[in-house]
Amino acid sequence: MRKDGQVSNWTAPTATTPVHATVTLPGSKSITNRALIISALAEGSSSVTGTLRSRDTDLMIAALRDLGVGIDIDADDPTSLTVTPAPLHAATIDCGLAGTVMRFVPPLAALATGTVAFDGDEQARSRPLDTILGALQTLGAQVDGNALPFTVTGNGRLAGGPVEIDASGSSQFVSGLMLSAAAFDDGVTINHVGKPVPSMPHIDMTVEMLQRAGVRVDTPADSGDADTWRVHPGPIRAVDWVVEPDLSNATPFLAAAAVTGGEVRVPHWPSSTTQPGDAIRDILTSMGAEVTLDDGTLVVRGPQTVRGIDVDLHDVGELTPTVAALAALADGRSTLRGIAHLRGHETDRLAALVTEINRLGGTAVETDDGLEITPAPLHQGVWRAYADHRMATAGAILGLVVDGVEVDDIDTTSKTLPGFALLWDEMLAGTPGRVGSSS
Ligand SMILES: O=C(O)C1=C[C@@H](OP(=O)(O)O)[C@@H](O)[C@H](O)C1
Ligand SMILES: C=C(OP(=O)(O)O)C(=O)O
Repeated sequence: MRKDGQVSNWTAPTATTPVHATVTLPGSKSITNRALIISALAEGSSSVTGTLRSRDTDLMIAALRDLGVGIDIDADDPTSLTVTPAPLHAATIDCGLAGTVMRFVPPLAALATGTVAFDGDEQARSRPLDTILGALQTLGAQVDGNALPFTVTGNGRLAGGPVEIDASGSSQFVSGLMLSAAAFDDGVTINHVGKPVPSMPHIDMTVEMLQRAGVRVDTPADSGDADTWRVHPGPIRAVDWVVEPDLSNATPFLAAAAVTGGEVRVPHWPSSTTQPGDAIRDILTSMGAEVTLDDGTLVVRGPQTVRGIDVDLHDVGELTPTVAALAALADGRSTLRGIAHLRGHETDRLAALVTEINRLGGTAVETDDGLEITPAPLHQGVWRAYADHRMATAGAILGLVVDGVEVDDIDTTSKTLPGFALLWDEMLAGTPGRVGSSS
């Protein structure tokens, strides 16, 4: 964004030689925003280190502060936070375009005394929320509205209990209810009814983090019922959270190695994780890259030409823009399945990817639940980001090998990765890139 508020196109740099770089990524959005919510309800102060500082996480920090939670930011290290719980009160919350803010904060707000008003970006007003807002009403909250803007009015406590929802539109409905449920009088028992819930690793992340904070959670594996999660009421322990690097944000950089036949290394790759970004290892291997994890560093070496892929991305939908960009540069047809719910992401990602790939001369077709992409020679043109950080980075990947790709709003990457353009330039220059911190 320019100083006068106008957005100017960013000419994606082309790679004149294979990319060789080490790229260190800042913390995970999903882990950061979960750690913040859980810490806000804990028995004492928690620390969060390696925090992602970006639009989505700064909106979460602002929301919690406005509700009364104390959040101190280390003056020497803005990624180190101390979160101190306090009684929650009336507030006005800006959700921006962040799914984690619009779905994780309302259940917490139901525990406040007073009215909490939520709004967000124009584009956020069409993201699905009725499932979680309806569930909160069932659990005893007073909610006015079923999409942004809406209000939640509470008296300092919430009954909780059993609730039936259709979470096929977003795993965040399940995660959002679970994150605050230990503080509800009766906890929560969520029974999902409908098509399969997407992004299950993100629900596993919620469960694992709650359990680390001493919360008793029964998962479908515990109960033998595939679609039921139970969070028992009880105290939430303060935890010293250390946030892993954001593996989904690593994927465009790893894709750069794949499409240029180069080598990209990402240090601090966790040996075990609930982050869906870890799935990029198998995806890139299937597309012909050589992928190794050596001593905590992920190394991707690109093939001569990327292979087309037939893949179900239901569990890892947020990787779709990266995989679609790779597919548009592959040597054969690709089918991406299981991602109908992406129509409710930052933008309708299926429509956006089809429109933008085809505008550059590609052949992408939307199916009921995904995309079919048949390689075709691509040419210069404007790639529109639709305020979607991952659309912007997909354009950057294509621009590595297609001359004259201009991304209309590269700064939208600040949703989860401020400084993306600089880090991308550093990657191309082969200098060890570092934005934020995740060491
Ligand atoms: O809980 C989370 O942190 C997220 C869950 C997923 O949402 P959906 O289940 O709506 O895809 C994912 O796409 C999003 O980027 C982050
Ligand atoms: C879907 C995404 O974000 P959100 O948390 O806003 O849903 C994403 O980051 O790909």
